[in-house]
Order: sequence, then structure tokens, then C-alpha cells
Amino acid sequence: MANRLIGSLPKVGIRPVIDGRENGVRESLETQVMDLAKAAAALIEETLRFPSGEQVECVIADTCIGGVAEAAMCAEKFKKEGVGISLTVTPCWCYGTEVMDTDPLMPKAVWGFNGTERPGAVYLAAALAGYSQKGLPTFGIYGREVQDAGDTNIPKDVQEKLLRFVKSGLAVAQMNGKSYLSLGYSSMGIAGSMVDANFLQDYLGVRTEFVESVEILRRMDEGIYDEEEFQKALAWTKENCKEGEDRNKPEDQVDAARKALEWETVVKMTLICRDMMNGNQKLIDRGYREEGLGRNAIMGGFQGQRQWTDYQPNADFTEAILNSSFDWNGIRQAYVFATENDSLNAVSMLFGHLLTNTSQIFSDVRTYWSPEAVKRVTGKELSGLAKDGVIHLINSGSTTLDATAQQKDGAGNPTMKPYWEISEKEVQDCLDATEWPQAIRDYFRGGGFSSQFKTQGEMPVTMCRINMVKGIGPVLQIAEGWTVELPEDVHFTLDERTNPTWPTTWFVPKLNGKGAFKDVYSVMANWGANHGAISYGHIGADLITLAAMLRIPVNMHNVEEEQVFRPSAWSAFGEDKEGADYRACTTYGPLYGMTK
Ligand SMILES: C[C@H](O)[C@@H](O)[C@@H](O)C(=O)CO
Ligand SMILES: [Mn+2]
Repeated sequence: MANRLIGSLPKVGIRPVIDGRENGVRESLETQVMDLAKAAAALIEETLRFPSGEQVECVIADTCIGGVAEAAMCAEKFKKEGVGISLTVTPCWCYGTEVMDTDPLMPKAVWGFNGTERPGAVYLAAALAGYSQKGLPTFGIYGREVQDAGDTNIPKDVQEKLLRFVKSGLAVAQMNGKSYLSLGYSSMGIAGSMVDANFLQDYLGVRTEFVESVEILRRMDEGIYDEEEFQKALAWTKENCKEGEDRNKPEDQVDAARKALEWETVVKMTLICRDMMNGNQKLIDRGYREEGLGRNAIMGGFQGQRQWTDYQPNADFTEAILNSSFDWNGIRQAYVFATENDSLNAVSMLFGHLLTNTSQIFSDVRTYWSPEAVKRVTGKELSGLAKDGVIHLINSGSTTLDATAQQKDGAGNPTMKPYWEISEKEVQDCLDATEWPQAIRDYFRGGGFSSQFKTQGEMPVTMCRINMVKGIGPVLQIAEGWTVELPEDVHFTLDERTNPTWPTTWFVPKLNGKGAFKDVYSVMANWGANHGAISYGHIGADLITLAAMLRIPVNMHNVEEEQVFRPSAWSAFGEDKEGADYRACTTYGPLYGMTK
């Protein structure tokens, strides 16, 4: 599937730099230097893909770069090719500031080959000194073990840093120039839904498209959606989205005709919200060119509660389907679509999506259950990973159906996969593991249908959240952990106490005995907002690298210190990594704008 956003996907520029002394030195190194560049390109292209499924493409400079002229020619080529991040590689001494990449917006790294025949590491240190001196924070990569000259094998520790840098750098480059579609504005006074357009612009290069929810009504009333697709989608929905038990009070329950109307409405809402994000040629063909162009949105948010949901069916179906890796058109890249228009959680979901290529979970961080409290209300002991307590993650709406954990990895473990690895059977299993009870009319007077499931099985996951703090700006918090499956009777009892018609994920954070991670309770007590974005896998180290590129300090994480990979300049801000991170982010400020 092709990238559905306007513009081409960013490429990885590789800069083989070399000692410029001709008549001997340079000639003796040309092959080795270029071979290193090719080895790095091969690793990246063989390993990484975009969320759209497209291959990551590397562009190597036409020549080795021995001086400023070749550096300028390389920069020119990168501009023409749409390069979004740069990786400089070399095994030898080069002339630091003469060959550096001076583009202030380009995430950059330097890999200094650890070999002693030529002083690659000395160049690395000199180059990083230059980048620090010029205010261009750059990642330094240096393998732990000495390699023999001409060895183009990339050691595991170098691979890990190369790929971490490239994944995070490509995430930065993919966000730049795209939009956040804000449908409606503030929801129930949730601070994250008071969309901060300056944050999105200055830190991510993302513009905010504010659209009133009335636009959805206009398009429904005037038929500005693809009728043929609507019929197909409605039939698929009736076939695959089974209504669950109506848990409304009898006096709030509505008849079959009203429910049928609500199903039609929520399916139309899904088509319309998707069209608003990324357009639809069918609308252009019918003369609705402006609507058909879409808003180039890489993420979106639906205000939902209140106003709209006091009047119209809620967007739980829309949010759940858009966030999933499939719909009536088949298996496809997930969208990033937040409920309650929580734009900060949308950004957190987008980070996870761009780093893992998988769909995302949006949850309230709802309840901490201690083993004692569970015992008190269920009579049962928590055990296994859950033995020290669990956190109930649950929110109506925008959790991907992939979070039913019906997809399996090679070893048969529950997982959430990039869409191109998901089978038709797994899609059906995800759908069959989900029911769609009528929305609770106490909350959603206009009705609608909520996705109801529980995450079945243990999966490694990472919950993160961007929080906005006046006086600092954005901060990021990260909690790696696992989903757990509680015994059915325990799950039922706990779930019934809250909103059993919504999707539940039981979460256990990885504890390290320190600070916010000294116990499960402290993780919840230190969570900075009502929402968290949850992604498959332990991706905390990738998130830390990405945050540093964006100059967003990390206020809480449970990633092992040796995995923390930030630009080399961060070490100049002090030995205490957390404080240094804050000082560096404050010093460099947001990538695309100014803080004041
Ligand atoms: C009670 C509110 O209506 C729910 O939506 C609440 O659980 C929230 O999701 C608030 O973030
Ligand atoms: Mn919520």
C-alpha cells in the first residue's frame, strides 16, 4: 500500500567521509570507506520499513567526501532525493568541520568504525566536538570491539544504535509538514484536547487543521461520501461487528429502527473522518475537489464527548476501526485517531506507530488494583506478572482491535503486527473477539456502539504520554511493561465495576525498585494525565532517542541506562542523564520554532 500522505517518504542519506589527502592516502581508503557506506545502507534497507509497508530507501553520496566541495555536492544530491536524515560513516581520519552535514533540521549521526589502522574514532570525536560547538546535536556511534580494516560486518551493538537512530530520525522526518486534524475542540475540559497548535508546529513541524464537527453533519446530509463504499462498509459491519448486550437502563434502550440508523450513521462518520484526514479521489470525481483533497493528516482527534455525543451517535466505532489494521477494504495501515480530541495522546500514539509500524491503543489510565483490593472484591489472589498489582487501561473508542491480541508471532505468542504480516484469519479472530454493545446513554445521549473486548494474553508493551507543563513545555513519560490476562471471573468482577462495554487492557509496568517504578501504584500515581498511548513491544529506548531529536525531555522512564541513546552533546550537560536531558532540551529548544 502506498503512503497516503502528500509528498514522498523521507530517504536515509549516507555520507562516506574520507581523508582528503590525494596521491596515496585517499586512494588507499576509497574502497573501504564506500564499502562501509554500502554495508550500512544494506542493513537499513533490509531491516526497516515504513508504516505504509514501503521499503526504507538509502541514498549514498556519489563520491566519498574529502572536503567541503564534496560535502556541498552531497547535500545537493540529498536535497534532490528527499533525504530526511543523514548518517556519516568512516574508518579513518577526516576533516571534521570541512565535511560535516550542516543542515540544522536534519537528524544526524556519525559512525566511526572502531579500527586502529586509521583513526576513525579520532575523527568521530573531532566531528562530534564540531557538531557540539556549532549547536548541531549529533548521535555518535562507535563499536565496542576493534575490527580489522576492510571488515564490513556491522557488529550487533553498532547495528542496534544505527537502527535506533534511523527509526527515530525517520519518525521525525515523516511528521514534518503533515497535519493534525482536530475534529471539534475541547472535550470535557481535558487539557490535551485544548490543542496547542504552537507545540505541534514548533516541536513536530505539524500544522493543526481545526474543523468543526458540523462538517460531518454537512457531509452526511449532503451525501459527500462514497455511497458505493458506504453500502459495502455497512454490509461488512453487519457481518463482522456483532452487537453486544445492551446494558442501558430499560428506559434508555431504543428500538431496532433507531439502532439501525445509528449503525448507518457511525459507518458514514468513519468514511467521512477518514476522507477528511487523507482525502478520497471518488469525491473529487464527483466534483467535491476540496473535500476530496483531504487535509494531509498524519494523525487526528475527534472531540466526541460532549456536544456531539449529546446529540449524535458517538465515534467509538469510527475511532476503533480507524485505529485498527483492517476494515471493509481489507488489511491496511492503521490510522492514528484519538478520542476526546486528546492531541497529546494522539502524538504519543503517533510516536508508537512510526517506531513500530503497528496500530495503537488509546486508554484511560483508569484504576490501580492492588493484590489486596482484588482479594477483597473477588476473593482471588493475583498471580504471575500481575502478582504485585495491575493497572486497568480502558477508554471508550479509540483502541485498535489488534489489541484483542488474536495475532500470533512465529512462536504462537500473542502479538500486534505491522499490517502486512497480519493474516485474514487473524483479522477475523480480532473481529470475533470483539462485541459492539450499544453506547451507554448516560454518557452518550446520541447513542452509537462501543467496541468491547479484553486483551487476551501477555504481550510486551510500552505506554507513553506527552504532557504539557507550563514553564517547561512538552515532557515525555514512558513505562515499559506487559499486558496480562486475568482469570475470567476476576476480570469480570473488576470490569463490571467500571464500564464493561468498553475495551480493557490489564497492564503491569516493569518495575525497577526506583522512584516512579518502585511499585505498580507509583506508576499510576506518577502518570501525568488521564490517558496513555500503548504500543506493542518494549520501545522505550527508541522513544528516548526520538524525544531527544525533538528536544522533548523525558521525565520518567524504566529503560535500562545503557540503552539510553541521545546526541553526544547531551553528555556535556552533566553526568545525571535526566537533568542533562532537561538542560540540553532547554538549550537547543524546539526543532522548528522558538519557545518564547
Ligand atoms: C466518564 C467519561 O465520559 C469517560 O469518557 C472518561 O472515562 C474518560 O475517558 C475521560 O478521559
Ligand atoms: Mn478518556
